[in-house]
Amino acid sequence: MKNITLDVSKAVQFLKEGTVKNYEAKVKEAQEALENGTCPGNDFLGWLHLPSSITPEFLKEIQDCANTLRENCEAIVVAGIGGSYLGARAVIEALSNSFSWLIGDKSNPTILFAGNNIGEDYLYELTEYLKDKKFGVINISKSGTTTETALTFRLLKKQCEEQRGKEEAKKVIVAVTDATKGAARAAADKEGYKTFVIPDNVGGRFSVLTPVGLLPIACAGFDITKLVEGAADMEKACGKDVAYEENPAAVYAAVRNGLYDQAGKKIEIMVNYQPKLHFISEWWKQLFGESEGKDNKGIFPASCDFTTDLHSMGQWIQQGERSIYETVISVEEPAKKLLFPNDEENLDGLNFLAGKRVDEVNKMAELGTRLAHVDGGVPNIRISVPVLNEYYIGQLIYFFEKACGISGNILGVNPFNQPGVEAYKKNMFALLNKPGYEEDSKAIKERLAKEK
Ligand SMILES: O=P(O)(O)OC[C@H]1O[C@](O)(CO)[C@@H](O)[C@@H]1O
Repeated sequence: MKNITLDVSKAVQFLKEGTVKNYEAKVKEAQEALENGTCPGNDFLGWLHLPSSITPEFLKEIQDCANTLRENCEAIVVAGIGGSYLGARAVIEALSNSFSWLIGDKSNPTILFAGNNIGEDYLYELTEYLKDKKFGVINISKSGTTTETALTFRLLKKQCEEQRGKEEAKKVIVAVTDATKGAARAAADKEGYKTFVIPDNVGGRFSVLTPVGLLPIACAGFDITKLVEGAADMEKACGKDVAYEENPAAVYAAVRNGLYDQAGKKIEIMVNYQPKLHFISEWWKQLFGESEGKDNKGIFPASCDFTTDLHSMGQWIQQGERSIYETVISVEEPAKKLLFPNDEENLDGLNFLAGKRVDEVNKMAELGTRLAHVDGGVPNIRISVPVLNEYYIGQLIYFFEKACGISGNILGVNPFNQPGVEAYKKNMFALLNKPGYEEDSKAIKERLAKEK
């Protein structure tokens, strides 16, 4: 079986000679700190050997639960935000037919995502859509207290119970949450829902290979055994016994830190040439953004879908401020085959493409863009994925997680906390007069009055 591969040749040319080699000691130190559990945030290292520790029995328990939901639901709403949502959506969208919601494939339930915003129209339209549907809910929240998710779950629980009756609703509501704490746990225990525990030592953005991601992915009809197998193989390929320059996570971590430190590259743009990968970038943005963006440091993780965004962001990337580099996820072989037809009239002048696969054009767009952007001063890292399937997506997930752990340690931050996220929550609760926030409410109102 092949592995995903990393090509940094078009990035290291922007670095001083020998930079990757010079990072070896730092990378090894970071990797050892992870492996020995001596790094900052070492109580959140449960993801490190997670893939190889998942048992077939555990996967069966998840699959059995998914089967119950699949048998009893036309639609399944995955309620969660951030790490409790992005991984599942990333994998499901990468593997699904791009038009699945229009095809009306009755063999799989429609998977919907909510609890990731507070848009009134969104929630209204969702509840309207679900009115005549047999639907279930997977309520995912590690803390069990996240407002967006809790608010949505309250709405959906009520609607599900009204539509199916309380007893039937219990069969199709599942909670993935903390073992003991939080509102999601309290509701599950009181109502007797099936639950899965998010391990204490796995942070939200590293949790896609726990039931947080595995249950929704199995509900969508994808093979979670293969996903975990791919991740476990990548765990080996990025293991501590692998030579530094053979370890893709180590090299990626070294190159991105080199670009940041030496070349002033403060922004990494994750690029794909397959629209199905859009949410892989969204997942990756949280992984690296929440892990590294602290202590006034950290590469800003951005993303583009090419060639689409070449027609909107291409100008900036080619000639704007030279603070960016690109990391491209390139899928070697599409799952389907489509040839350009010949056209006798050739009004569009495209007969030179007749008989070629669409992907051949896409690959030339990719190569042409790579050359142009490198010429324009944009370093290019390339990750090749043989095909888009569960196995290789599993590899990709673990590769990024391991690289993130190493990279954050090289940067000198705690990659496993996210204290900065609390600031908006504190203000929101104060503004909404949440009990317990009386002092903050008073202070924020005084401040706003002064600013008027
Ligand atoms: O799973 P929870 O606790 O609802 O958190 C969801 C997301 O919110 C954050 O805690 C930020 O507020 C993320 O780190 C996390 O992935």
